[in-house]
Order: sequence, then C-alpha cells, then structure tokens
Amino acid sequence: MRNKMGIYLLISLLVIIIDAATKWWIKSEMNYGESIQVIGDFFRITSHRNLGAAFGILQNQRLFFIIITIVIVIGIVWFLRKSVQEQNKFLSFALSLLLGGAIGNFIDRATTGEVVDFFDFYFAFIDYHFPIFNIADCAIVIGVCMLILDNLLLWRKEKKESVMK
Ligand SMILES: CCC[C@@H]1OC(=O)[C@@H](C)C[C@H](C)CCCCC(=O)CCC[C@@H](CC)/C=C/C=C(\COC)CC[C@@H](O)[C@@H](O)C[C@H](O)CNC1=O
Repeated sequence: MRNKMGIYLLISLLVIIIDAATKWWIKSEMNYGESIQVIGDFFRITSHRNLGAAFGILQNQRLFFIIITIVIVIGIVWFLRKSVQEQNKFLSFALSLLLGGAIGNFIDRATTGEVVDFFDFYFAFIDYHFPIFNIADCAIVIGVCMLILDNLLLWRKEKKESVMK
C-alpha cells in the first residue's frame, strides 16, 4: 500500500513542480500586467496576481486561505490513503491532482500572499473575460470534475447492482 501511495504523491509533486516552474517563468520573464497574444484575443498569457480565491473572491484573506488550504490538504491525504487502500485508481488520481493544485497555490499564499495567474481567456462573442488562472487551478478543477464523475459512476454502478438483485 505504501509504494502505491508514493505513485500518487509523485503525481502531486509533478503538478507542484510544473505549477511552480510556470509561475517562476511568468514572474521572471514578464512585467506585472504584461500580456502576450497566443491565439488572437481569445487566449493570451497575462502576468496577473490574485489576492483572493476563485473569481477574485475574498481579497486579502491570506491567513484564512492558508488555514483553509491546510485543512483541505489534510482531508485530501486522508481520502487518498482510503482510495489507495480501496484500489480506486481513478479517485486516487483525482485526489493527487487536487493535492498538487492546492499545495501549488498554498506555496504562493504562504510565501508572497498573492497567487500568480497567467492563462487569460476572452470570449468575444459574449464579451466575457474568464478569470485569469494557473496550472494549479487547472489541476484543482480537473480533480474536482473527476471526483464528481467518480461519484456519479459509483452511484450508477450501485443503482445497476441494486436493479440486478
Ligand atoms: C480552482 C479553485 C481556485 C483555487 O482554489 C484553491 O487554491 C484552493 C485549494 C484553496 C482555496 C483558498 C479554497 C477553495 C475556494 C473554493 C473556490 O475558490 C471555488 C472554486 C470553484 C472552481 C470550480 C472547481 C471554479 C474555478 C475557478 C477558476 C478557474 O480555474 C481554472 C478561476 C481561478 C481564478 O480566479 C484564479 O485567479 C484563482 C487563483 O489562481 C487562486 N486559486 C484558488 O483559490
């Protein structure tokens, strides 16, 4: 069980390294507010900082976010041990992505108090600017979607089994 857990912690570490490397590159190669077009106005790399959480909510609540993230990380590790014991690979992978993303943003909050964001999407046809985000956010959102999917699949499997009985 121990080495199985190690594989998922390695995945989390990979997410943390990629997230930290991209944030470091943005901070060293771009000025704050600078923007580079990748695909026209649709997709740009913009050097941005967020003092809050998703959609910029709760600005300047650094200590609150640090505490919340520590609780979330402890919860994820606890569930990861459980899902590894149950040999649920899909759930374990989802949790390792969540863990990596949460720690990735935690490092920003603990060190500078602000999160570095740079993926900048603008949907011209509805004039909507999606909040600028980073690799850690992607890992978290993918992890959350996989968690939801895992529960939906589980629910359907149980439903099928109860119908079979
Ligand atoms: C993704 C979670 C946000 C991330 O949470 C974290 O760190 C966690 C581990 C710790 C938080 C302190 C606590 C969770 C708050 C819950 C929350 O926020 C609800 C989220 C809904 C979510 C659906 C799952 C939408 C998606 C968001 C965005 C799209 O992401 C692709 C926009 C990202 C941009 O606003 C960007 O500026 C954000 C900045 O990077 C800081 N990031 C965070 O706070």
